[in-house]
Amino acid sequence: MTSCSFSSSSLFSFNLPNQNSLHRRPPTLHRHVTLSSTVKTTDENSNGASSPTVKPTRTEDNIRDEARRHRSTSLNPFSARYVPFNAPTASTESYSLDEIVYRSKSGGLLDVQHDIDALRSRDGAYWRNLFDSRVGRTKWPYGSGVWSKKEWVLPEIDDDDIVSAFEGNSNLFWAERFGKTFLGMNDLWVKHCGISHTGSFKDLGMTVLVSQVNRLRKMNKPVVGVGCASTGDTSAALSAYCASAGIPSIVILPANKISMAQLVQPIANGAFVLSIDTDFDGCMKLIREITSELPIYLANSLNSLRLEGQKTAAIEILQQFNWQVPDWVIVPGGNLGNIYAFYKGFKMCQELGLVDRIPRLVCAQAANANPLYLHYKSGWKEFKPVKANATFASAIQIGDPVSIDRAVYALRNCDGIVEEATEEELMDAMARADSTGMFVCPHTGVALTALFKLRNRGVIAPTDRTVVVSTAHGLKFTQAKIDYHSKAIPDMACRFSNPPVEVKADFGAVMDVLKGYLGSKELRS
Ligand SMILES: Cc1ncc(COP(=O)(O)O)c(C=O)c1O
Ligand SMILES: N[C@@H](CCOP(=O)(O)O)C(=O)O
Repeated sequence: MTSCSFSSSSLFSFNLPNQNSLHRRPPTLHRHVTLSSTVKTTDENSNGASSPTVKPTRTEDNIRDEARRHRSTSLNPFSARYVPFNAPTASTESYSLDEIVYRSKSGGLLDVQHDIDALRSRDGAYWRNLFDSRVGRTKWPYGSGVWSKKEWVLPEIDDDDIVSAFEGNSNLFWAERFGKTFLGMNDLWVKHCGISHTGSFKDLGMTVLVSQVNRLRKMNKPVVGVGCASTGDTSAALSAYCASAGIPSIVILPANKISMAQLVQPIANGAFVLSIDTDFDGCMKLIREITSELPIYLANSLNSLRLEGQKTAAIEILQQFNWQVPDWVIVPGGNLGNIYAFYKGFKMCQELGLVDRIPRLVCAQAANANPLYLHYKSGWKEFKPVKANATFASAIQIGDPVSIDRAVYALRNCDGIVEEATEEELMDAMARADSTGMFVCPHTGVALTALFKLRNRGVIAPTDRTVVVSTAHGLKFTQAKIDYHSKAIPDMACRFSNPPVEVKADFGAVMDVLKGYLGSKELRS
């Protein structure tokens, strides 16, 4: 299977660095020189308003210093706080984002609630123009796809506290050949969230969470480190952002259940890595207990801060379509934070007048780890966690998702659908996508399988504008691809495998093989 083969003993034989020896970011990182002569231009203050400024003849500030110099002195009208998720309107329970709180008084989930009236004081056109004006710049912190929407994410954080790798602004790829060849579709797109700093969509949420931790530590709040349970991608993102800010990170991984590429990421980034003989759900239970006992901040998506960053991928999709709304967005689901994040991003754009409707969402699960699918099929009757079995889509091998309530809310409010993919279906879908020039992860294979099924049933029409969210980079899952293409998977036909042909180092032998290939049916079709 895709699982890593680092045994626990070899894992622990790594000499993990002393957390105190982590280096802080050099103050002049991103140094750049502005050579413009006295050009009159428009510049933004931190509230997003445009004001004319005169650029100095030459500065040697780094982009952080430059942002500091341009800092607005006017009052920031925007704010956000934690409230119980889906609380009755009469509820008065709320918490400052500077508090360390993950659950409501009743033990339910929290949500970040923005002062929607303040945001509404600007119209949809204002927000569209503001967000569009920030794309493709290096201006701190707006060069990030997440922080280019700062007013909707963490409006009150000081730009100086932000820890960012200029994540987001990921490619929305027109899957022309895949759509036409396999699905008869002409308007199929893949949002490549895995083409990112640590290779998955988790960067979008982690920049927000680690930035807030950075702020809390500067406020002397009791946070000695940040911890997560992970199937690989969350730990990779957490450890990278923490390392960049000099904050200790602690990651809890299910032993032998994540890919080697994912495992090496937190190790390389200096995290304190615990490999535990359990599954992800077991790790999640442990980290919740640990973070309630020790001053370690919880970085999983149970923490609603993460979703504020992840929702920007939805806003980006609208922006990339010039603020036109696709018909369908298909998202692979595991712990189920992301499906809600997409819903929230689309819904905010509708509520604030950037668009007039939202797409229908599809959440796609591996059949081996399908608690949401079973819940959907039962007509949303009582939810039952499952024991998740091994799947090539190893990052979604989750049986007891923490964001189940968020996911159900999102899907019910957008006329959403849940689909599932068997191991063979998801691997075939991944291989077919790759054969058209992509290099997707098995989780994207799950989402593509959902698309195949919904097209075959006529639910998604050939002309529907459809976006499949690709959640991680295929390079993190090369072992799964190797197993498939070498037909090394028991009980799987691997119909689209393309194994290398072994030939002697002999001109005649190579020519024979090449002539056979050039005359083959596949090449002529
Ligand atoms: C690559 C990948 N795809 C999809 C998911 C599912 O996202 P979520 O847990 O938010 O449902 C995860 C993590 O769970 C992931 O790492
Ligand atoms: N796939 C995730 C699982 C944990 O999800 P999270 O969004 O709650 O952190 C991972 O990569 O660890």
